Amino acid sequence: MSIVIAIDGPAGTGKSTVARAVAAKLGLEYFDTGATYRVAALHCLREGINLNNTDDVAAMVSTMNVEMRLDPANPVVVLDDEDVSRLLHTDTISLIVSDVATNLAARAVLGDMQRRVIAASRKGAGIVAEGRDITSVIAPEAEVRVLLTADDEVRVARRAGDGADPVTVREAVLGRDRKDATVVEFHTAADGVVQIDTTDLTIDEVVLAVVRLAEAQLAEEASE
Ligand SMILES: Nc1ncnc2c1ncn2[C@@H]1O[C@H](COP(=O)(O)OP(=O)(O)OP(=O)(O)O)[C@@H](O)[C@H]1O
Ligand SMILES: Nc1ccn([C@H]2C[C@H](O)[C@@H](COP(=O)(O)O)O2)c(=O)n1
Repeated sequence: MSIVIAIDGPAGTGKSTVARAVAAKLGLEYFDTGATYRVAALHCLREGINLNNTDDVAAMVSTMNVEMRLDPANPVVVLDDEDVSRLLHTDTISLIVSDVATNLAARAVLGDMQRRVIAASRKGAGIVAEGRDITSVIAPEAEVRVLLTADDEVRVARRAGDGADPVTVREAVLGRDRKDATVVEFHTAADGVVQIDTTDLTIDEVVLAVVRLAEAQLAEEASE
């Protein structure tokens, strides 16, 4: 019996933090689908591709050589045999990644990759996959589907707490959301998706809420 837990939400709602912790607690793989967009942006940058040229970006994305390692204790993104995980959350990548995420041809390529990763996890215990369109487009069949939300200012403050420049942070959170929301809905829960407003919750409280949803689902399946 495997389980897929899909978690979506705007930037800074805690998706990565919560998804990793839930995966570790339940012995599942962890899949940061945002990292597929980030590594695609890095690859295009390195190859000198103009991110406004949608055809060139899509072609570059469809031939890039990426491996996602899904251990929640140590998730790694490998590009052409190089561990690039630490390069994916720089301001440079955060400020350009939406150019890839709003490229519909690139989304189709990366979406196929994401579906393959999630399908492969079904051979094992399962996976926690987080992003923007996992509950609605990539894995609408997931056993547990959650939308995390939080007030805008709280999300900006969380990111500023990581030590970055305030203007850049605001753009990398709210500005990026505005661009990303032109191609995918991640502010409103689709039918059957459980919304958790994390504004006044601790990380542990959010993790517990998702673990409870998963345990309820596993118990229901076991009793069938
Ligand atoms: N419930 C919470 N309370 C306080 N801080 C939180 C909470 N959830 C997450 N954080 C903190 O907010 C910051 C952003 O969290 P995280 O990276 O998990 O968000 P995200 O939704 O994955 O963002 P992005 O989509 O930009 O990758 C981190 O510093 C994290 O520790
Ligand atoms: N399923 C997804 C995952 C991510 N994105 C976009 C949105 C972000 O701008 C970018 C990086 O995501 P993050 O690492 O900040 O979660 O990728 C998307 O459109 N769909």
